[in-house]
Amino acid sequence: MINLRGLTKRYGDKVAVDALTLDIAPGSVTGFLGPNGAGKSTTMRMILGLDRPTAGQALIKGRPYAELKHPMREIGALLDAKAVHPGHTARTHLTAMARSNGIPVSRVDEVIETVGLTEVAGKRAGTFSLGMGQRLGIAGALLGDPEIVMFDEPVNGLDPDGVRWVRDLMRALSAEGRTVFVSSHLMSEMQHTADQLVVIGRGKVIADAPIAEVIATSSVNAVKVRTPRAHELAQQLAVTGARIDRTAENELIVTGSTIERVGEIAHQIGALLLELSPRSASLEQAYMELTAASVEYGAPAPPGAADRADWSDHNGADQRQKEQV
Ligand SMILES: Nc1ncnc2c1ncn2[C@@H]1O[C@H](COP(=O)(O)OP(=O)(O)OP(=O)(O)O)[C@@H](O)[C@H]1O
Repeated sequence: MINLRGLTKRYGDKVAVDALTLDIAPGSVTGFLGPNGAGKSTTMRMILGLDRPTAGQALIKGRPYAELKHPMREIGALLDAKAVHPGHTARTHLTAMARSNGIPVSRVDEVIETVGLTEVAGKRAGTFSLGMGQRLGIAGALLGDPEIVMFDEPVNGLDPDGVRWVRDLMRALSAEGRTVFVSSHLMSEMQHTADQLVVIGRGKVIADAPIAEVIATSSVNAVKVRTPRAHELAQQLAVTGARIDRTAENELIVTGSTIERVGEIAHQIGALLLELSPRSASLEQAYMELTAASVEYGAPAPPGAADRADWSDHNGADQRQKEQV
């Protein structure tokens, strides 16, 4: 468990982290999202005692990092995969870490195997690819067999196999009851990996909820309806202020309404319903809406971007060409 209590960091006039109060629970993967400069890395650095909070506290199992007797056995972190001396081999690097933290050296080969670096354990880290470097960083985080792991952008620069491996590892660690706290820019990746999401913008919490709840807040959640009387139903729905896309002869996608309301209006006009189903927005859409006001360095959205829906329907059907009613 990680608890943040009014955690604040100021750099001069700039408030990088603004009174964050959060509980990051064990047994789940918590995704930490936010635009560039939102304060994610600064928050993680304060949790690890690398930055001193201006106000508030970051607690690991009830204590600040500096008060932990064996910090690496409580919390393991990957913040910067390049923070390894290039002359060290994977094995000598991890052995030095184990020795200076009172961790049995026998753990070194175990974690090397866990992260799939056994064949290159004797090679110098300076010769490692980005992906191998990330794996070595993760091995370091796991060395103390900690209950809490924290990764800052762990899939940065990884190929699809590497991305999948990190995802499976995080899922496995949380299934063992550990606390997994991970920052990422990749919404689609978080949609597959995280159970819980914390979204911050300009240092403040914008959302802190299960992933399904965050997606449900999106205004672009829609209703799909198939009926032979699609044209007539569309006209009736338009009167109620709903927005309708006619995606096929018999098919409508309705936003700005509810599934109950669409069903009720179909009933009123006596339309036979062949399908009435919810279509959720993607996490990416929900995220873009949530953070629109807190993007520091964004370019203006292209015209019509807000209307373009990245629909994920319940049959996994591909997005189809939409024909405006
Ligand atoms: N040492 C520092 N001195 C001054 N300002 C800083 C310092 N470190 C961070 N900041 C500022 O604090 C804010 C938060 O930065 P931080 O790196 O925590 O954001 P982030 O969410 O991790 O961003 P990114 O996704 O780009 O890594 C930014 O505006 C940044 O410029």
